[in-house]
Amino acid sequence: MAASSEHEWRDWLRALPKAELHLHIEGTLEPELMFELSRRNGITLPYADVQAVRDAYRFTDLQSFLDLYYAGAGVLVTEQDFYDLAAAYLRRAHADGVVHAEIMFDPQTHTARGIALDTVFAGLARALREARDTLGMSSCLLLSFLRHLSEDDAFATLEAALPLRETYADLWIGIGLDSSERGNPPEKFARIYARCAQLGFRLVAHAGEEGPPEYVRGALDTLKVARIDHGVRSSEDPALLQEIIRRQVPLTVCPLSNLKLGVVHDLREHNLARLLRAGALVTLNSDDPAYFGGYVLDNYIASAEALDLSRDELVTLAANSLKASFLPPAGRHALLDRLWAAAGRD
Ligand SMILES: Nc1ncnc2[nH]cnc12
Ligand SMILES: [Zn+2]
Repeated sequence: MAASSEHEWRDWLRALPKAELHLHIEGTLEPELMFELSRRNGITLPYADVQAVRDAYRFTDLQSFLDLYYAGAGVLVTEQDFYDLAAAYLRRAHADGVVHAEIMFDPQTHTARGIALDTVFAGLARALREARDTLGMSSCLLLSFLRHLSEDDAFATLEAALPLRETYADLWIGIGLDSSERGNPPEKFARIYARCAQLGFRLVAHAGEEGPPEYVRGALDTLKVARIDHGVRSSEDPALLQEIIRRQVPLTVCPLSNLKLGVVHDLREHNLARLLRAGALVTLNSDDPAYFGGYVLDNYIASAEALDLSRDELVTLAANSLKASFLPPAGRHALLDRLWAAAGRD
């Protein structure tokens, strides 16, 4: 592709209004901010400089990443830290054409270090509300439980968070399940998902990233989630995949994450194009962009290049992200209209 048309193509892709639905705010901690916060909070990092942090980001699997990700989050202490983290992400996502973001956060990572839950909520909420007012960008929060911990720990976290629900009612709309997937099946969290459903929360869960298709089945049937985070291993079970397509269960796929964590060894082998072409409601997301070397637009571009996605398919991916969001119907339709206009389809 000639340089100017390459530019034109990227600008076109950037201008498509899109939603980001699979994003861990702790995974947006860039090494520069990690160092700034470590200085601010008097925390010593086991790295000499920013480059040494980046050099450490050579992961072999999910757990090798999670070990660094939880250690990195240790520099987040004050309300201002959580604000700075989220504000930086929202600015960056806005520049990629993200008009709506559904952001996961891991409270147990912070409360285990003695950080008050309200410190986390307050800092994130200030950034999200500011992005709404200054960037015109909507966003919301999904409180994610850590699946390597017990269901009782998740219940204790929920109980501690519920008194804050009213204060953050405009933002905290749902719950998720993340961390080490293998050996921690969805069924371990059946009771807390039932409770959260009763409470009116939207439900999502990671499944079928490293774990088998049975975990996707468990997330759908036992946890009754509305979306599957990742879900790429669903294709190993044809009946499951047919159901996902028939019911249009959204899959929040994260191609660069899958590459960095060895879920796929080459993006050209990623099944997202096959899933999309088979009729699955695939969306593209960045997961933990500071660790995986790319924000949402990078994920679109890398996937398009590796898998020869057409412009129509890229528009479908952006449309899927809006359709799969938890936005109220009127807001979703308004953004879809903006997308059709940007794509020249109005
Ligand atoms: N990709 C991922 N899978 C599971 N847990 C996570 N926490 C942050 N990123 C994650
Ligand atoms: Zn994730």
